[in-house]
Amino acid sequence: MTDIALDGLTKRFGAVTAVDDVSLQIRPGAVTAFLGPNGAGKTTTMRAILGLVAPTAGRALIGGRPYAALPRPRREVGALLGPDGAHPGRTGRDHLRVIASAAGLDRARVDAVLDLVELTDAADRRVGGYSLGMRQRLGLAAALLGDPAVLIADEPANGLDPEGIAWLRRFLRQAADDGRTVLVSSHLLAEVARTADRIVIVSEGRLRFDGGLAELAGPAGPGDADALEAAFLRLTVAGAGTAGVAA
Ligand SMILES: Nc1ncnc2c1ncn2[C@@H]1O[C@H](COP(=O)(O)OP(=O)(O)OP(=O)(O)O)[C@@H](O)[C@H]1O
Repeated sequence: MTDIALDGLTKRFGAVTAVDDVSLQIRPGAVTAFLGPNGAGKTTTMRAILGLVAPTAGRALIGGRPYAALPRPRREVGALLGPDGAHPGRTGRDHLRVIASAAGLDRARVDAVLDLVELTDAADRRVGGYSLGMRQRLGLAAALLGDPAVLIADEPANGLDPEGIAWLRRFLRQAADDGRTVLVSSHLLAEVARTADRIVIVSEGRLRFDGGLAELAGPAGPGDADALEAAFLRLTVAGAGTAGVAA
């Protein structure tokens, strides 16, 4: 079981503090929705977890180690950071085979992950003909090639139609039920929050809320979409306090 721990994580780009002293633990076997408006610091936090951004202060650890110290990173962490860079002239299957062989992973995993993301029927078609939703699924397949304990996805719902978003929610749920630590970002509460076990909200680099959907909605209850949206907006407008941090 591999958790993610942020300990006073801070990242400044010149005068901009993208991530400001964020501490939290992201647990295995659960979907954690990482929410916040554009520019809140979600991508920077995820890149810091993946060792792509050096923290100005604090630490981001996976299973107690920084990414760079993981002995078998692809088997421990899979990430989807944006639309994948698959060559349009390559088939989905070949794209995954290239990654598997470069990473020294078992080629049998290619068929397994194609199945997981329901792309088996399209596996021998060129990626150039894939829809955006299919490309996102191919990216998720690539992330899962190493059968990692941790899955990180940055705005995977971007550009997906409602059917694609429903599929994504089921997929993330299954990944968590399989025991993985799932961290998924979005700037829209409705996209992923309802299937998330835990909600983390950031704004202007600061942690604004860390808790369950029921706590976020308050007395109105998690079924009240307007109450949830109002709470989300209250926590993410400029100058919001940290009173909502529940854990
Ligand atoms: N490489 C960089 N150089 C300078 N500023 C950066 C860099 N990366 C991010 N920032 C700034 O840090 C802040 C946080 O950006 P970040 O991309 O982490 O936010 P986000 O929550 O992922 O937003 P979005 O949903 O728009 O991707 C923004 O003000 C952004 O302009």
